[in-house]
Amino acid sequence: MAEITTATTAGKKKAVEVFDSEEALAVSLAKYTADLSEKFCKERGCFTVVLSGGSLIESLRKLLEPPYIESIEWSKWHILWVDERVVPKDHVDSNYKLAYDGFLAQVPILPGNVYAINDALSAEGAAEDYETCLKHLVNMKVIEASSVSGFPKFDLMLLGMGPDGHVASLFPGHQLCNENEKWVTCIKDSPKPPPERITFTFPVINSSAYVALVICGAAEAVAVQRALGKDQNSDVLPVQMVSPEGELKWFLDKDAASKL
Ligand SMILES: O=C1O[C@H](COP(=O)(O)O)[C@@H](O)[C@H](O)[C@H]1O
Repeated sequence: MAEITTATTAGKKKAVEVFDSEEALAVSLAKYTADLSEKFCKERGCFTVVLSGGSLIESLRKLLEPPYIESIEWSKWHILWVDERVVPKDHVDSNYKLAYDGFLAQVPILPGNVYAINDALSAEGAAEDYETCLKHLVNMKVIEASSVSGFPKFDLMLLGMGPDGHVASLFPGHQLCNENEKWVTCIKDSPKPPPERITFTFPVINSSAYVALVICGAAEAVAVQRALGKDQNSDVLPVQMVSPEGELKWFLDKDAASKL
């Protein structure tokens, strides 16, 4: 049985849902994503979905089954990545490869609507190139622009979190957490390998219409406690900086929520 807490602070909606198992979480995440797909396809004629790497992809598996595999308007989906490792697309560390093998290869999303980074470029070049790609999609009105921030406003951003509280490739204490002009930037000293990555910045993450933070496992429990429990620590974790214009929903399994 899932336990749900909702709150509205400063006009922002936040919900936290704790599931008995990762399986139950995956079922709920599929319905949540399918409902948003229906809403945005109806309202905008398309649905922009931003993926993370890591364990998130496995948690999307229920979308590959009935009823969603038949009912979702896959041809209206546009897929981007909140972060990517600067490695070839067929490399074991590639977030594109992870998503392709585990999800994209099994759904009829149009290949032209899948925006992978250019893996022939340096980290700086790939970040600039991806930002140019986002600007083009905003001009084409595939991605909305936020009337509040001017940054791109994605329909749904699906974020994971590492045990250290990092989201995307924004790591605790790293100066990139404070980047407030660029849309996409690069990191060359990632504490988690591989060291070179590109990542959306917080202004882009926080301009989203919907953000789902999908977190499973006991290894994440301390960071979840710091973010959602009564925390005395004054250092702010990246996950605590996620505060979208629209709605934020935490999907936690009971192990990740075990210290709450
Ligand atoms: O390196 C990364 O890690 C995070 C968290 O991954 P997880 O396996 O602990 O869920 C992921 O969200 C990010 O996209 C990835 O590049």
